[in-house]
Amino acid sequence: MDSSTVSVGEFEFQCGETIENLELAYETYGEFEGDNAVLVCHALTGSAHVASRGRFEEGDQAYAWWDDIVGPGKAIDTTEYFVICVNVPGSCYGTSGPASENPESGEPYGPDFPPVTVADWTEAQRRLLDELGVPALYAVVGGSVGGMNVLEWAKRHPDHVEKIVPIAAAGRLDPQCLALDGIARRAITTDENWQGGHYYGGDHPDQGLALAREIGHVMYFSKSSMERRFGRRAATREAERAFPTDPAGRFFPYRDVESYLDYNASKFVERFDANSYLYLTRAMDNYDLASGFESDADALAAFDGDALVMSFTGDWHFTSEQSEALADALRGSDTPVAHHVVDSDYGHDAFLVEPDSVGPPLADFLEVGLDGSAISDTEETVDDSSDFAPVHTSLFSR
Ligand SMILES: CC(=O)SCCNC(=O)CCNC(=O)[C@H](O)C(C)(C)COP(=O)(O)OP(=O)(O)OC[C@H]1O[C@@H](n2cnc3c(N)ncnc32)[C@H](O)[C@@H]1OP(=O)(O)O
Ligand SMILES: N[C@@H](CCO)C(=O)O
Repeated sequence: MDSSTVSVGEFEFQCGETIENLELAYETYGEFEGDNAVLVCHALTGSAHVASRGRFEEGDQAYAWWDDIVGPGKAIDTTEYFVICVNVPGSCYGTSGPASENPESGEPYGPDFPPVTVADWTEAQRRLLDELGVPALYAVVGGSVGGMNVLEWAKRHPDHVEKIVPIAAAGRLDPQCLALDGIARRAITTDENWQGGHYYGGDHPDQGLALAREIGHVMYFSKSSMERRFGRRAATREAERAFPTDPAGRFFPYRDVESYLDYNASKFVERFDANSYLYLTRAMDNYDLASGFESDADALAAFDGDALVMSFTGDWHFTSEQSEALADALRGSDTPVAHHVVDSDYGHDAFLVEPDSVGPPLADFLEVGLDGSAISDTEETVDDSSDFAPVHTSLFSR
């Protein structure tokens, strides 16, 4: 495994602004053999440490965030593939972003960092591949906004990728999630410590960022998984309460679900930068696959590889219906595609915590393509009346 940071020089963002030197933090696993490069795109708060502990202490959610999927003999087998993961511009795990030093001032960029888009992430990844001497990719794989990153590769560099795997993703975010992301950003920018984004060196807007994360974290569960995990139970542990309580609140229980959200939010603010949360949620919210084209199908028309689209029945952040629309767009552009729906009530983060669901179809697709026995396709099972016929993981034993 190689974990490093490379300077790729001047970089012009899609917004037209430029920085004089883009730093990219990346990790690679395995050996490059000319046609076996697999780019893994991280999600909203991920890092380049897809399968390594990196510099993080035990328990940091951004280290080894997919080590059940990436590794020797695993679905993305690092003895077969040359796996690359890059922290995206605008993030805070080593790649240039708002918390990085602005060479002109010697201070952190803060809100002076150029607005970033998913297209910028894709172009930055292309620049890194050039630095690594990787002309083209065998596959691009990613979940959530990382799946949007995958789609942007098929759109912008159709000749540089053979297989795409957008997981728990969509061509664009729906209005309900746009609304919740907007509320999350307001939580940060109304925090008394936000200082217009120039908070570095002083108190950080931790409460605002914690609130923003709590909103996001609810989006990563389903109703049934929260019912199962928390119910209406009073908290069994006094998590570190990140927020003051109103006096009348003493009369009512502090609930398990509040304790869970408060605890994980308090951990999150230790690892993540508030400005980056603003930048990356805006990149996700702004993303529209069809932008510049008549339709998603048109945007994907130049891609002539194969596609495995994966979704989870309990995911309401990026729904199976949205993935079916994506699969339809790929079918409409004559792309060989399968939409594999997983029966899971976990919710959006299922792609992170259910390797037995994600691994088998992904491994098959990379190894043998769409004929893989672990791959199902709604095209073969959905009819006019029924919902999606999800595939039960019990069918797969590897
Ligand atoms: C693709 C990417 O880029 S991923 C980027 C990084 N990943 C993420 O941010 C994903 C966001 N979600 C998470 O981080 C989650 O922790 C996941 C999805 C990784 C796992 O979630 P869960 O299934 O809830 O994991 P788990 O059951 O371990 O609970 C998480 C923590 O909450 C604690 N916890 C659980 N219930 C409660 C509760 N009622 N009160 C207080 N704390 C609680 C657990 O003890 C655990 O603490 P720890 O992290 O110190 O061990
Ligand atoms: N929960 C993951 C996926 C969010 O879309 C993250 O925080 O990156």
